[in-house]
Amino acid sequence: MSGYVQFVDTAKSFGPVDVVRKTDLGLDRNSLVVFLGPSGCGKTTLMRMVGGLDEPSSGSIVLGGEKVVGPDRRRGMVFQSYSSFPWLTVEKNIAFGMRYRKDLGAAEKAERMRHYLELFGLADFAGSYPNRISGGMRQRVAIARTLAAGSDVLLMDEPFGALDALTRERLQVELRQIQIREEKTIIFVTHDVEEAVFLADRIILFSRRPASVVADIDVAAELSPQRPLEIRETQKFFELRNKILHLIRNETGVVV
Ligand SMILES: Nc1ncnc2c1ncn2[C@@H]1O[C@H](COP(=O)(O)OP(=O)(O)OP(=O)(O)O)[C@@H](O)[C@H]1O
Repeated sequence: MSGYVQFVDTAKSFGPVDVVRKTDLGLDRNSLVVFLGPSGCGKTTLMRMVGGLDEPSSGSIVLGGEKVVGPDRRRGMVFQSYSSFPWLTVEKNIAFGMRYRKDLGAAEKAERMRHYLELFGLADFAGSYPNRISGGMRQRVAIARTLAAGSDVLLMDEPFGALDALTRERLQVELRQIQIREEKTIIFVTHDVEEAVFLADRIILFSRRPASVVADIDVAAELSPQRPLEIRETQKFFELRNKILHLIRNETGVVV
């Protein structure tokens, strides 16, 4: 097995409850991989193990050839909510991400700040507090902070789950563009099939708990890396979506 992120015989249980069955999986660098699966199947647990926040009960996680033993800034996590710090302005939130970057001087930090404020359309809101900006903007702040920290792996746990449909769509387009532009490795958890197909280079479909891989779908073989919104109306998109819905019904026993 090869890959930038590797699950090596990784399994997890909490006491008597098996949450993740022995998993072997290699994920490529600079790709966006979606973990799709029924609610409560163990997706968050898989992500937390990559983030170093939970330890596998057996096996290991390897990142860039090194075993993961705890959290560090190379892996940044973005959650559904509470992802930006409410007591800090937008600018300070992003600066917070860089506080341990001893390798960057003040001028470089200022340049990175400018870059990410621009990239995420936040320049006019640099001095605003999170409760004064929209939910979509708050999630942009959280992603910007993680990127400014220098994370090259982004672990995103239903980051758009609490957003309205239009904002969610816009952030999906932006995330895809940012992934290509900034060359990041992203693991994105969702149970929304359309979101999965739109974003993914590859979809790993998990069973009900204890999570095990039931399908590995190469979306990049079907859809180009650039994903304009209109791609959702193409026949290829529909076919992929239907194929996955079918797999979910047949392989996971979940009615969607
Ligand atoms: N720290 C813990 N202690 C005990 N059980 C836990 C712990 N963390 C998770 N679990 C259990 O593990 C199972 C999987 O949880 P997890 O959050 O990984 O699932 P998920 O697929 O991300 O769910 P959802 O899609 O609903 O967010 C659940 O049954 C949960 O109750």
